[in-house]
Amino acid sequence: MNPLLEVKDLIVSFQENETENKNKNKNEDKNEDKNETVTAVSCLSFSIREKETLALVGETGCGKSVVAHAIMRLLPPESRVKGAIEFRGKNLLEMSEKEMAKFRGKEISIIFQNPSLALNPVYSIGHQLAEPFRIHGQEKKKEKGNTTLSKVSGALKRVGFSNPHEYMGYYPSWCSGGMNQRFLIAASTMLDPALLIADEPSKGLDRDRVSELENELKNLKEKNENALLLISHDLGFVRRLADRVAVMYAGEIIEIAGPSSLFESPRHPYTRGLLNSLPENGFVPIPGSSPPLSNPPAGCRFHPRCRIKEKRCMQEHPELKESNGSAVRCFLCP
Ligand SMILES: Nc1ncnc2c1ncn2[C@@H]1O[C@H](COP(=O)(O)OP(=O)(O)OP(=O)(O)O)[C@@H](O)[C@H]1O
Ligand code: NI
Repeated sequence: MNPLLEVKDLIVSFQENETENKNKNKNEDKNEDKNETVTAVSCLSFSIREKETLALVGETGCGKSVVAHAIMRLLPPESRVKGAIEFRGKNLLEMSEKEMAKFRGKEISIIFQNPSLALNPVYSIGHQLAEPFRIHGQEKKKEKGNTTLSKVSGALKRVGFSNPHEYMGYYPSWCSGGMNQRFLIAASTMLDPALLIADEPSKGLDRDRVSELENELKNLKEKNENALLLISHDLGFVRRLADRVAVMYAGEIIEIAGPSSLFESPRHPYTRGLLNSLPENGFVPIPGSSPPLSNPPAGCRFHPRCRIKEKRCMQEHPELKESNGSAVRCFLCP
């Protein structure tokens, strides 16, 4: 079966300007280059099948949100993007802004990290939930109002609001973070996109809300049969929801595997380190920190923190090697 989304050799870099650099390096090396290129994502390739949930995990700053924003074509103008992002065989990176606007929300949709920033405080929930219909002009004139209303109310019911008409008149500031999160999920899934991207959907929610969210995402998947790109720090959440997990380190994928093999028998030393740093595994942190993306180390990017490294790891850059549906970027992994 052809993949729904195929990311091929994606490279995203940012040119950091002089003033930003000066501020950043104020207390550091003053002689550093004035213009730095930060390569947030390096030669990244992965695919998502129809209806599949692929999770993207890795430490903060490894490039997860940049990947999500590249797929949505929402990166800032100072970014440079290379490679291809094919959705049903069509390269999103080659589409005009007008064509892309037709895709957003309808074919591919995103739930942003921060619900209070993603919702507009001056419009009611009902108005904002009807937005996708207005943008995509899906309403036939005759049936306009009513159909939209019933679709909005259906979407609210789906995310657990039993009396949706009441909530349509609410404003975001009247609601809790958890409620706003559910409104956003309803808005993002209103047009039944084939691919839903959820960037840290559980961030900032308490434990009850996280399990509610987990159920909602599960339900959505079952009902709508959409594919999901799930970005999360919450590995428990990932383990329960994902069909496959891709682990990123310093802008690269270093391991891809099914959740049971990844969590039970991780292969890459970084994946093992990530799992050992979980509270239930004894909170053992990985020594050191991620390398600067403006100047990553030669050889394997993880070698400065790796306990099993050999000479070769410091000199050669390992490829992501695939076998039996999983893949690992390491010379020494089993
Ligand atoms: N507009 C930008 N200009 C310059 N650098 C950027 C820009 N956006 C992202 N970056 C850099 O790209 C790198 C990856 O950022 P990204 O937000 O994708 O990380 P992340 O994996 O999503 O982290 P987190 O888990 O904290 O959300 C970071 O080093 C960040 O500084
Ligand atoms: Ni992020």
